[in-house]
Amino acid sequence: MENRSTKEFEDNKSQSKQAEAEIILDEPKGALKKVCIKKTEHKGRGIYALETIQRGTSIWQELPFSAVVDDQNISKACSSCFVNDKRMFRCSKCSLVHYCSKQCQVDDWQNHQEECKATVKVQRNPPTFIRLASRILRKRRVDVTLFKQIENLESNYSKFQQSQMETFAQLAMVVKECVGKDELIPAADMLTLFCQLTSNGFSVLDAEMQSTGVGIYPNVSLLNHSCWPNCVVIFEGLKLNVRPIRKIEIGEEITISYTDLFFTGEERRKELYERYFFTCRCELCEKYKSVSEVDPRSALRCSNTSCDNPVDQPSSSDKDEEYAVCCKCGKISTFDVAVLDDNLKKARSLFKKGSELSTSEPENALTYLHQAFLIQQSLLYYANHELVMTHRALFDCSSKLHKWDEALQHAECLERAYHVVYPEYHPDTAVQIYRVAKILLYMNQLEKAVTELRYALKISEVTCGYRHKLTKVIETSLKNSEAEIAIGQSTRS
Ligand SMILES: C[S@@+](CC[C@H](N)C(=O)[O-])C[C@H]1O[C@@H](n2cnc3c(N)ncnc32)[C@H](O)[C@@H]1O
Repeated sequence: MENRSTKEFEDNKSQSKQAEAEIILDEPKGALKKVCIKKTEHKGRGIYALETIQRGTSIWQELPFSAVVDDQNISKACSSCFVNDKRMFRCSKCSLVHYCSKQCQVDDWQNHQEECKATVKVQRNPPTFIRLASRILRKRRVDVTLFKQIENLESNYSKFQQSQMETFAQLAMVVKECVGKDELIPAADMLTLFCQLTSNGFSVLDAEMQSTGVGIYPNVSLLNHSCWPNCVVIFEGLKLNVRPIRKIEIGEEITISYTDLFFTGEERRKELYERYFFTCRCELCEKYKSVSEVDPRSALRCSNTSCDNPVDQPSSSDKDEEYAVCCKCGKISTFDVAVLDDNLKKARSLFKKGSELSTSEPENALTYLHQAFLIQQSLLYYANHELVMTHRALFDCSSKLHKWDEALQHAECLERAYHVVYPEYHPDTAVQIYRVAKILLYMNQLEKAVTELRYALKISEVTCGYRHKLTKVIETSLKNSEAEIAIGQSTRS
């Protein structure tokens, strides 16, 4: 079998030789700004600005071709409108899907009718991917012309590994049980459909940017990836909205991120290559190729305890000892490579144990996570991805146990990390600041909470817009807190 990393390297070499032939194609459907589709050798089709676009606007909105609530949220979110903050009732026939109202159930019946029969017939709950593919096939039977939108999606068919194709073939057998005979397509087309869903599926996010499901949005699917994107994707129910997070110049490519921006360069490259089959050459990836730039996501902390600077993680070498010079305080940090490696491994194993217990035994989880945290905190820069994951897990567990002091400590550390790693305006940052504010409110620290809420609101208005649920929730919380402060002041005087 071909060696992946060699292939990746060869791909890179040949890509760098290729001239980026640009072919201008059509205008994309449904865009609200002047943009066009262009095709380049390296990225295929992509979307480019034909006018200057300011942040805080909307570039594109699209409803899904098909979308399903994912397995983790199937009993918590409505299978029709995707809300997840109301009481749900389940479909009495299949007991699988849930709805927030009778109206939503009626609206979804056209989609769910066959799915319902199939679920009862096969007597097991079809997983997310199967439900999505089945819904797409049912829609195809009703309108073959509309299905052209799916056929036009990038499939990367020839790039999938044999083992993945075998998994798709098994999934295709399950789909066969879930759809009618007249909805089936030839086996090869079924495999192509699975490849297309893998390369083009969007996570549908709730108001706090947590995934509730997966959807196919054929027009917006033309957006390519950057690890330093100029746009974000947010959702109002099922409606996808592309919004710029900074000014976009004429001719600039419009990009979104397909991956977690806290991931280290290595983690991002691995995910992007394994799922989307390309090597990213965005400005963030290029920036950290230079030896003088330290990536905060993978950095160690300077060994001068009063200095807060990141220093480079020593690359694996034959030497027993490595050193890094801090560019802020000038201190030379010396690392025993084997000891460092051992400690980080130990922390990873403690983190794993803690994460596994976090739902069933949060108190025990907290003990393991603390131990991981103590090791990592002494070695890693605060925006290092491993430390960020531990902060997240500690925040979740301590919130669950109502240990607000501790939850606040981790939420504040995470907020700091967002400011270092994320673009200035990003909905995830607004959510994180809002989390800090909520804990401050539980702790009755109203003034501090108001400062955080104002900051979260400023970011949310730009990244999500005034009508988005996140903006509304923050706004309401801010108004209530300000009113509470005013009442407190008037009763004191
Ligand atoms: C959702 S599609 C995006 C649209 C796609 N370029 C097309 O022509 O349909 C995802 C695929 O686009 C390509 N792609 C996206 N971002 C890229 C990037 N930054 N560099 C190279 N290829 C990219 C990869 O082939 C990836 O699997």
